[in-house]
Amino acid sequence: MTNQSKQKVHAARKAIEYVEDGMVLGLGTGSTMDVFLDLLGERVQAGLQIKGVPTSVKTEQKAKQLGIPLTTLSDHPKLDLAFDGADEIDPDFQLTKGGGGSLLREKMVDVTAKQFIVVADESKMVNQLGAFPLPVEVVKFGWDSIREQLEALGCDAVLREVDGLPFETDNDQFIIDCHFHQIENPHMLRDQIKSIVGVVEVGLFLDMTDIVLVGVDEEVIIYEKGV
Ligand SMILES: O=C(CO)[C@H](O)[C@H](O)COP(=O)(O)O
Repeated sequence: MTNQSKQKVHAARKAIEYVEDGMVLGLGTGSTMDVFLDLLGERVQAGLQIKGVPTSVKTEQKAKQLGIPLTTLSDHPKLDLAFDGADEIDPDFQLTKGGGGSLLREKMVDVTAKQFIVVADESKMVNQLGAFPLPVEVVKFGWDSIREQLEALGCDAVLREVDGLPFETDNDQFIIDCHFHQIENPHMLRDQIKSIVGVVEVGLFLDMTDIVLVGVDEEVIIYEKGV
């Protein structure tokens, strides 16, 4: 197991400690969340009573395989906790997400939680957002015109592809990855991107995070908002 994988396991173990009987949880997407789901599945098999709202089809399928009971945002519009990974975390807890392409459902779920807990390995901590290409989910219609409007904001904007074909999200839309390299003002950029007609969501998760659990070698560093 790589050092990064070990850090993900340590952080996911710590995250499980926040879960209590009766809670309704947002279940994030990605390799860190896969570890978390495995641990949560073990706790459910041992009798823990929780329900989860998945942030992607992949997470939904894995949760079902593990016997984790699922529910929907319609039935539970306010979640107790949401757990999710991140691609970048800055010192103000601002995030970029969407490396796995699930940013729309992730944001919809994560924003409804009383507490949003980010679970990550050390590599995700950055001084400034932007080295990781910023994912933007867009409608298919006129995507190239949207890409050009994104480039006018000062990035190289690239349609995400898998095996030479456009990547399609769980919502049957495209992702454009925006290479800004440095994001000076995340709030302004979010607003500029969201004002482009045809943009569905942007992977800047701002002012949402309450707790960050970072796996660092054999320990986990806990960062809490306002502490
Ligand atoms: O935003 C995401 C998926 O859309 C993931 O949370 C993010 O890409 C981190 O993934 P990993 O835990 O595999 O590093």
